[in-house]
Amino acid sequence: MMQEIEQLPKAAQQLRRKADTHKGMFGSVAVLGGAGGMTGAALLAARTALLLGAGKVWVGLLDARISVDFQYPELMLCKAEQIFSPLQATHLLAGMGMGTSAQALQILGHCLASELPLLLDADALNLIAAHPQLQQQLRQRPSPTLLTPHPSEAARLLGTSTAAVQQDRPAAAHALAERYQCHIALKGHGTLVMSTDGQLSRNCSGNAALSSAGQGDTLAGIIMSLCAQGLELASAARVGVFLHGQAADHWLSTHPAGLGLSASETIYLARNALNHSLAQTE
Ligand SMILES: NC(=O)C1=CN([C@@H]2O[C@H](COP(=O)(O)OP(=O)(O)OC[C@H]3O[C@@H](n4cnc5c(N)ncnc54)[C@H](OP(=O)(O)O)[C@@H]3O)[C@@H](O)[C@H]2O)[C@@H](O)CC1
Ligand SMILES: Nc1ncnc2c1ncn2[C@@H]1O[C@H](COP(=O)(O)OP(=O)(O)O)[C@@H](O)[C@H]1O
Repeated sequence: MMQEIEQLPKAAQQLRRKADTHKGMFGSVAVLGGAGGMTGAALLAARTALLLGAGKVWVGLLDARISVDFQYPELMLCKAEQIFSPLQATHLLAGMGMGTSAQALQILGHCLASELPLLLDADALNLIAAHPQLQQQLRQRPSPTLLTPHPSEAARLLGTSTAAVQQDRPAAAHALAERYQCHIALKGHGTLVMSTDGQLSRNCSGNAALSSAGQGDTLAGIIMSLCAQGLELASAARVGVFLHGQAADHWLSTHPAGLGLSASETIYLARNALNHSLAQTE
């Protein structure tokens, strides 16, 4: 049976903060990605993780020519390899703008070998689709893993066409979860979340304003930020997908035709939506 998610899932209440806290209680997220020409994708995910409340955020870049994000100097930038020596993060997300080079393959191998909760998106998914040994490593991970494919990435992972995925999205989400033994968020209008316990949900928030570059990077950052703050990974996926869509729905109140929402602006709208939702239920 499929659950329709029409409001912020109750699990989000766990994000409310007590008075006596410190940053170490809200997780340390490491983003792996950002090869030449696509460092923006990794920075978008990292900025989102920070602004949605994660305690600390590292960005391990494959193209390490930049060492600071001047708009968000709170982010700690380094070479991708340095994230693993020593590993200080508590949560990993990988693939945004990572490319499919030998270096990307090696970094993805480190991610899969780690025992941390892991979100894989974009090129990490393309690498997995192309390398059977990574598929084996993925299936054998003892810790939670979430794959967040858009329909074309899902098609690559299943060895089928985008049209076939779109024709029966629940079947595709189910097949992905079975094949890779992971939680799945199959993106696109009405994003489906299939968790390894067999629960399938369809998200009802969001609209065509999200059809712009980088919106998947912000979604990945939201989800891992929520997970780092204590939500179980599948819950973080359901809450995160809803918030991401809600951000775009709020955009329509000032931009009724839904044009021109940048991924950077989605971050602020999602942050507002989360804060207001948690405050309203106090
Ligand atoms: N600022 C940066 O640095 C950014 C960097 N980025 C990085 O770029 C890299 C390549 O990623 P990518 O997703 O652009 O390419 P790719 O996997 O070939 O897929 C594109 C094709 O998929 C399809 N498709 C997508 N959604 C669909 C849907 N809902 N429903 C149906 N089909 C859908 C659609 O196919 P079409 O319909 O055109 O046949 C579309 O043309 C990756 O590393 C990423 O992180 C980006 O994050 C952007 C910001
Ligand atoms: N028409 C739409 N309705 C609802 N959500 C959408 C729509 N178009 C795009 N999205 C959402 O925007 C995000 C796009 O992610 P993705 O395709 O990975 O983009 P990118 O790789 O550029 O970051 C996904 O979360 C997707 O569900």
